[in-house]
Amino acid sequence: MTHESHRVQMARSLGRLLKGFQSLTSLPAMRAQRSHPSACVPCRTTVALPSLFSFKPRDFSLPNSSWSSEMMRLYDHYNSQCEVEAERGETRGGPWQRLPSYNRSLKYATGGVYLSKIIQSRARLFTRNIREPGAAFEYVLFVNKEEQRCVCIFQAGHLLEGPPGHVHGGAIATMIDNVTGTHATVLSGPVMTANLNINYRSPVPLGSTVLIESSLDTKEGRKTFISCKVTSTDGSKLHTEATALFLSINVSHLLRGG
Ligand SMILES: CCCCCCCC(=O)SCCNC(=O)CCNC(=O)[C@H](O)C(C)(C)COP(=O)(O)OP(=O)(O)OC[C@H]1O[C@@H](n2cnc3c(N)ncnc32)[C@H](O)[C@@H]1OP(=O)(O)O
Repeated sequence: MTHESHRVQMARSLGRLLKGFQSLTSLPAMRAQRSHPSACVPCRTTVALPSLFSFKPRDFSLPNSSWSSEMMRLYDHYNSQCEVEAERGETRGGPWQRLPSYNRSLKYATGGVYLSKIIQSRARLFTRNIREPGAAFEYVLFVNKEEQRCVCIFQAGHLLEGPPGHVHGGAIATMIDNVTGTHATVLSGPVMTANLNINYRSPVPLGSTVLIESSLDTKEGRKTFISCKVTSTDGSKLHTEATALFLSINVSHLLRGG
C-alpha cells in the first residue's frame, strides 16, 4: 500500500471516529447511572454511548462523593429537564441533554493500525486526568439544542489554585475552551479553536461551584462563533466573559499535524 493510500485510510478511520463523537448528542436516550450517596431524585436519562466504544468506560460527568450540595442541586435541576425514557422504550421530556465525558475517548475506538498512529497510550484528556475526586476539574455539561446553548456546572478543586484562595486564570481558560469547544463540536462537527478572547472580571473562589454558559453567536461557512460567560450559580456575579472562534477541520488536518 502506498503512503498516500495509508493516509487516506487513516483519515477515513478518524472521520468515522469524529462523526461518532458528534452523534453523541443525537443518539436515543438511555438511563443514567448515579453514584452520589445523597442522590435521591428519580433517574433521568442521558445520551447513549457511541457504537465505536468497545466497552463501557467511566463517565466522569456523573456525580461523585466530592460534589458539593450546590453542584448536586444544579445537576438535579438540569437533569430533571433532560429527555427521559418512558414506557415501551419511548422517550419524552425536556430540552436538555447531559453530555457524557471520558478521559480518553480514542482508547475505546476500534480504528486499527491507522488510528494507532495518533493514539498515544499514555494520553489523557487534560481536564479528566486527576484521579482524586474533587481535586481539580469537576464538571458536567448539558446541551440545549433548540436554544443552541450549553451550560456547564463547574466545581474548581484545590489543585487549580492561582492567586491564593482563587482559581488560576489558565484553569478558567481551559474550562472555557472545553465548554465552547464541545458546544462547537455539537453544532458543527470536528473543529479546532482558532481564537479565544477572555476578560477576567472577578476572581473565582477555589472550591466554589460556578456556571459556564455558552451560546452560538453565528455560523459562517467553516467558522463557528461562540460567546461564553462564567457566573456565580445565582447569576448575580460575573466572573469571566469570552468569545471564541472555531474552524471546522477536515480530519486529515490532524493527521498532517496541522
Ligand atoms: C472534548 C474536549 C473538547 C475540547 C475542545 C478543545 C479545542 C482545542 O483546544 S483545539 C487546540 C487549540 N487549537 C489549535 O491548536 C489550532 C491551531 N491552529 C490551526 O490548526 C489552524 O490555524 C486552524 C485549523 C485553526 C485554521 O487553519 P485553516 O483551516 O488552514 O484555516 P485558514 O485557511 O488559515 O483560515 C480560514 C478562515 O478562518 C480565518 N481564521 C483563521 N484563524 C483565525 C484566527 N485565529 N482568528 C480569526 N480568524 C481566523 C481566516 O482568516 C480565514 O478566513 P476567510 O475564509 O474569511 O478568509
